[in-house]
Amino acid sequence: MSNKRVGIIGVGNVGATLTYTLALKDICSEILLKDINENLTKAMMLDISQATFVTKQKTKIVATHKSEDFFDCDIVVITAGVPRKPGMSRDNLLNINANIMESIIPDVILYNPSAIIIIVSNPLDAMVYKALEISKLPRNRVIGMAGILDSSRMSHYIYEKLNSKKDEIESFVLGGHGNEMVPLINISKVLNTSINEILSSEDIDSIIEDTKKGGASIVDLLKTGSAYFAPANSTALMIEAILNDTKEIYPCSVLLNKEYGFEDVVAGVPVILGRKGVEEIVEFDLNESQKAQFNSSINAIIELINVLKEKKKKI
Ligand SMILES: NC(=O)c1ccc[n+]([C@@H]2O[C@H](COP(=O)([O-])OP(=O)(O)OC[C@H]3O[C@@H](n4cnc5c(N)ncnc54)[C@H](O)[C@@H]3O)[C@@H](O)[C@H]2O)c1
Ligand SMILES: O=C(O)C[C@H](O)C(=O)O
Repeated sequence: MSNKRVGIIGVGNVGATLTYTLALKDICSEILLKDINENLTKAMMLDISQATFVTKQKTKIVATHKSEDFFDCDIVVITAGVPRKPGMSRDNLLNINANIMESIIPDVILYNPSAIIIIVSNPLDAMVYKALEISKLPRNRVIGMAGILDSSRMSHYIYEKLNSKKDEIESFVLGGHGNEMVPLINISKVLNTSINEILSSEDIDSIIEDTKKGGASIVDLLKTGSAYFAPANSTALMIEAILNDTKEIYPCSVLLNKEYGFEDVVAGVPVILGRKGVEEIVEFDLNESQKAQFNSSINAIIELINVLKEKKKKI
């Protein structure tokens, strides 16, 4: 493990779980934590550091409070923000979490000039757009986490139908991290066979519905907030790909510049992740139905981006 530093802003459910997941993987030398709740930051640092003495991981975990102490990270993950509660959509968090982005990002950029920024806060695609606008970083360095999570949810629902081995299932979900996300049925596979060929259309429809509602169904059960284990593990996978320059293809949210026929909008697409962040956007050949679904997903994201633009004009 060489000298690699990951910073996490927001040490609530996702941030703390991500810290623990990363510490167990031992893939960075240091994890810096920051949250407006200083007691929580210190408690998480102590608990997770002590947990990793049990199994002898080396990653150092540091609680910081001042912006200048949160510096020189290779990757900064932003999970700071408000989660939704039952009855809310992710879009209801637009204004509150956009304001939090505005309060955090300038200092992140000032003290972490080379960092790649991973956004987790919701509504995800709009928050990536907001972070790009505030940071003025190139699009390869501001990336949203959602597609890996949504794909893992789809795999879970395929697994429930087929009861095949977990590691035999591969799924791929594109588009925005909202109700209009686009599960790609033809390239979601079990042992290299498309699920189209194995499952009935009723089963496929219910997998699509369950995947789209994957986040909401956990919110409804928890009542106090949203999912965090799968989101944290999905973020850890992105961090691993960047730090270890693996060039894996993962669905991530990124600013489009004519890819898939869209520009000036952020959406989940397959990207090659490596040391420079998003090293390439991969263009899958979508069929007509997938293109139509992708278009409506993009329209839903544009609506949110337009709200952000209007708000900016009024300032
Ligand atoms: N992209 C995804 O797939 C995905 C998945 C899960 C959660 N989320 C989103 O991530 C966010 C966090 O979720 P959570 O479950 O960890 O919530 P949480 O409430 O458990 O944690 C959020 C933390 O952010 C902190 N915070 C708020 N404002 C801050 C600021 N200005 N500076 C520093 N810290 C600040 C809070 O003190 C809190 O500890 C939510 O917006 C949620 O919707 C997204
Ligand atoms: O559902 C949420 O609000 C949180 C997150 O986006 C998720 O999909 O788990």
